[in-house]
Amino acid sequence: MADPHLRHRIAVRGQGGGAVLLRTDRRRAVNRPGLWIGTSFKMHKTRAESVAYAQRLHSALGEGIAGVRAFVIPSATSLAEVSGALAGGPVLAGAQNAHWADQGAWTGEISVPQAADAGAAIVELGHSERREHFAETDTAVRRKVAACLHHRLRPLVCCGERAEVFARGGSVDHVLAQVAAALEGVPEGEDGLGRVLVAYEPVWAIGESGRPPEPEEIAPVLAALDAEWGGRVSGVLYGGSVGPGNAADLLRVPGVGGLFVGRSAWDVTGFLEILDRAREYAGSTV
Ligand SMILES: O=C(CO)COP(=O)(O)O
Repeated sequence: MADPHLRHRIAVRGQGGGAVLLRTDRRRAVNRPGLWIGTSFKMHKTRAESVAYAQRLHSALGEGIAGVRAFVIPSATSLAEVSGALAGGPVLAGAQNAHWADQGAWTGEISVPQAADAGAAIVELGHSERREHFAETDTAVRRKVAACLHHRLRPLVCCGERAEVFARGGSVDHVLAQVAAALEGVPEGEDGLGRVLVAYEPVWAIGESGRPPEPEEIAPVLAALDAEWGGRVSGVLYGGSVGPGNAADLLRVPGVGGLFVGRSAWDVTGFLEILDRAREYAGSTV
């Protein structure tokens, strides 16, 4: 959660006479209270499997890990039971999508109030799989962000460029445009941008057909996201082929405030290993 005491904003008079905001000490400012480390199950796991995972995670983490905030995003069918199994512990539950309308004739969708009712604290939005296969647009993501904030849930806005954009050197512009569109009109502060998570997930790095990135390949986008949003949102995460072996290196990329993991975290042992890498990293940077 964004800490207003760490966010030093100084209003000064601009040369044109208008007030401008200078953000100082914004690097890691709001990320410092904790690294966000989470997983989405995508369309995997039965209810029984999801609950067993949540129970193991809940008991393994006890009171939690200093410097780390963990979350699990199961399928909608398992959300209520997973959030029940995680209740009272340090791990948050989330939904993989939610509609912008509170209710209505939207067959097949779930609303933000329904996700909240099922125990979601986070709603993932704009994942590249939803953009590609379900025609989720920047406009839809923006409306969903507004709905999440209205209901005081935390939107996790995914962004990322396809391989051809990366190959022609267009990653930074593409990702900044996606995030600017998603967050257009969101006010600064605790109930606005301070509640938002951004996950940079280059499409070429995601899933079985993706490849793990070299830290220097993702560094320019993360630096740009950090410069534009780092001190204003709750965290900027990296996702795409994260595993126990590369988690520490990816956390060291400047601007990274957490990790969003798929395959490597679907076995709870893998997620615990990644959380351990995050614990070590958080401990080394205190
Ligand atoms: O899409 C992702 C998380 O949402 C990342 O998936 P992988 O970690 O399996 O590449």
